[in-house]
Amino acid sequence: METNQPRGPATAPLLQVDGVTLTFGGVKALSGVGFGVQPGSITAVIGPNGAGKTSLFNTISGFYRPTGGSIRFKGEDITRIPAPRRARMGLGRSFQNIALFRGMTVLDNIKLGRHAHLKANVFDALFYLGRARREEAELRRDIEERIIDFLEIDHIRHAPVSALSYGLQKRVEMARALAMQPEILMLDEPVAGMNREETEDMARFILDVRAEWGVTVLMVEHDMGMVMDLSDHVVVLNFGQVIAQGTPAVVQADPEVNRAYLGSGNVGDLRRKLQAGATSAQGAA
Ligand SMILES: Nc1ncnc2c1ncn2[C@@H]1O[C@H](COP(=O)(O)OP(=O)(O)OP(=O)(O)O)[C@@H](O)[C@H]1O
Repeated sequence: METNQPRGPATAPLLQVDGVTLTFGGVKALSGVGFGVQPGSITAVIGPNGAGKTSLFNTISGFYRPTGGSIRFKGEDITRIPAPRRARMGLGRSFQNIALFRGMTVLDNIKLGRHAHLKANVFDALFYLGRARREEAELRRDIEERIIDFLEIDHIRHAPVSALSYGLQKRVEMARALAMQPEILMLDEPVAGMNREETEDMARFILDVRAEWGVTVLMVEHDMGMVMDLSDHVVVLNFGQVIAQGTPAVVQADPEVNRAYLGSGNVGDLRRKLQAGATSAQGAA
């Protein structure tokens, strides 16, 4: 597996988050969060439960409006731009809890992603499915030959999503996000609930998406082994603040990161995973 590729000199970030704050009533979910996502990188956001990872993802993709700070994408301030327009600009995402239309086939779910790119959002796209059908011929080649082949889901293209294993559903969600032709693919816990084999498959797809499609990846993930293996840059959140960021090696050596996980109550598991990540990173070096 190709890992932690050396990068050239720093270029302008594709995505820049600056001083982002988000409050829900009295709860400060995010507080002065700042980091950049370099083009072509794999960047991971990690942190204990309740650290603010999902809130950050929702703020970047436009589902939440921050109370303060700014988000720039391709140099443009998108802080006040609605979610569907952000998607059309090239911010494609998947969700922590699978958000596929379970009664529809794999192919129709992917088409909705493509349609969302062309029109408005996935829900509008559902409404206009009739029109989407007329665009089918034009879209079919792109969808079938690139995304379905790439994600190795040819054999299930006509299967209803509800009949698929969890791992395959996550893969279909990734296919739908890819159908939006994103410049940044935002993956919310892409391997949550997967077994080892499914996790390794997904890790390979993530690396291939970057290598073959030139897509930049921003992910939230709890699987530390995978995060440390794949990422160029890791951002660590705790209580809504960035407590550390840098390469996997830098983050793993940070005492505050270890303290944050110590306080999470998951320490045994996370320690083991951090060590596993360090071991496999060394093995890959
Ligand atoms: N819609 C909401 N209304 C009120 N509080 C919220 C809302 N969403 C998140 N929060 C609070 O904001 C904080 C950050 O939550 P968030 O879900 O972003 O964390 P997380 O890091 O994604 O957690 P997990 O790893 O468990 O998914 C928590 O204190 C949470 O209770």
